Amino acid sequence: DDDAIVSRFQEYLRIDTVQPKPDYYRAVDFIKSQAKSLSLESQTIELVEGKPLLLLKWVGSDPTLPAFLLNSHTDVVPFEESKWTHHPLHAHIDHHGNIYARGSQDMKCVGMQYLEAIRKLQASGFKPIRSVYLSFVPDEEIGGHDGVEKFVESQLFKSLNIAVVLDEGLTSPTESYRVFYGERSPWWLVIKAKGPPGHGAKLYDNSAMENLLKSIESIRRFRASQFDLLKAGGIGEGDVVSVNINFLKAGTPSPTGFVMNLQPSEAEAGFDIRIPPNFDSEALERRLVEEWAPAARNMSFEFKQKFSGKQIVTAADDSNPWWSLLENAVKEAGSRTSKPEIFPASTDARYFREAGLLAFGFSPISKTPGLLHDHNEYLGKDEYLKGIDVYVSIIKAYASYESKSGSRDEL
Ligand code: MET
Ligand SMILES: [Zn+2]
Ligand SMILES: [Zn+2]
Repeated sequence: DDDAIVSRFQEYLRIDTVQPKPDYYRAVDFIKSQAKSLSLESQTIELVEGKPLLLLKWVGSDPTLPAFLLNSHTDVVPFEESKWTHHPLHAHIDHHGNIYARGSQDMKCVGMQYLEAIRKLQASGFKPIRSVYLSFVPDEEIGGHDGVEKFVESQLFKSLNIAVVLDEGLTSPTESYRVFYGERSPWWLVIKAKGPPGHGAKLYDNSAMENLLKSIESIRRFRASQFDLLKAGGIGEGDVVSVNINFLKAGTPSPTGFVMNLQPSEAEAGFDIRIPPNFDSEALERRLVEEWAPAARNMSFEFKQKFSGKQIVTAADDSNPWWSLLENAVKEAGSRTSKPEIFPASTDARYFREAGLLAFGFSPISKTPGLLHDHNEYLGKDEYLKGIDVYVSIIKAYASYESKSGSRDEL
């Protein structure tokens, strides 16, 4: 019943899988126990020590058909506990039925909804024709390098014969669900400036701070130009480049703060940049070298993350049977999808797409503000339960689809 379903979700949310020290083994043990109660095949794959990836399988009756994969990551981003109204690991339900927890939207909800949908399908006597895989993967929030990036390269993955993947999406403030057919590439960029130190009262050129600020001004002009395109309307947030300064570091620390009369010899800034699939990222990189971090101005740069794989998008129209099946399945569950979009952030789906699979980003969360990575992330329990029924409909449609075609090469 619904209470038990919600309790299981809360139990998963209470497992501390917060980066940078996620307790992956507890999460895997918990999901494994769920899988056992559903008689799913299960294997734990440890491609990197300490980073288990759990792979489950609901075996279909026709092993010659390509399978589909329901992916979710088990890790969550950190939080500022004092800024939350309820502790982010307590999964408290308030009197509106909202469940507050880190991961309630991103994306422990989806992982558990897959399993609950399978539970319902089994209870109804449904038997899949096509096999259903579920992966519970580590490290998505820190780039997926020891998670899906290595998983898709493994022989095991290649042997699974998967045609299409469902991965995370975003909440929708309206009635209709958002669906994503591609995503922006992440660049986590640090630029550093050096310059001669000097008396705080002296005016001179080429100080580290002045050098860094020149770059920041130029980057901010570019940011504004992209933001203007978005504000002009007609396009989505994933269709322009986003640039945000997320840290600034400079100055000489003192016991009371920072030394005020000393111009620092080093200064740096960190940017989270996201680049849409159709954008000329090589031109942007030239701009970085020439304008944003020119060696001539004593500047250097370093990428903390950079996806340099091919930016592939999945067809989201009638040419792709998986798209039509998804759209119709959501309709049959009594809901709607809005126009497919480019995911503005980044997900593990980029690795699946690069490996030649089709992939959609989808989290069945409507009428809810987007609080991924934010304070007071929550999900209403009715919305969570409704999402399970949406997955019942989707899994049923995908697992019953009998055509042998439907891989990307055939589209
Ligand atoms: C840079 S890897 C992506 C991590 C996370 N999903 C984000 O979009 O920020
Ligand atoms: Zn996520
Ligand atoms: Zn996230």
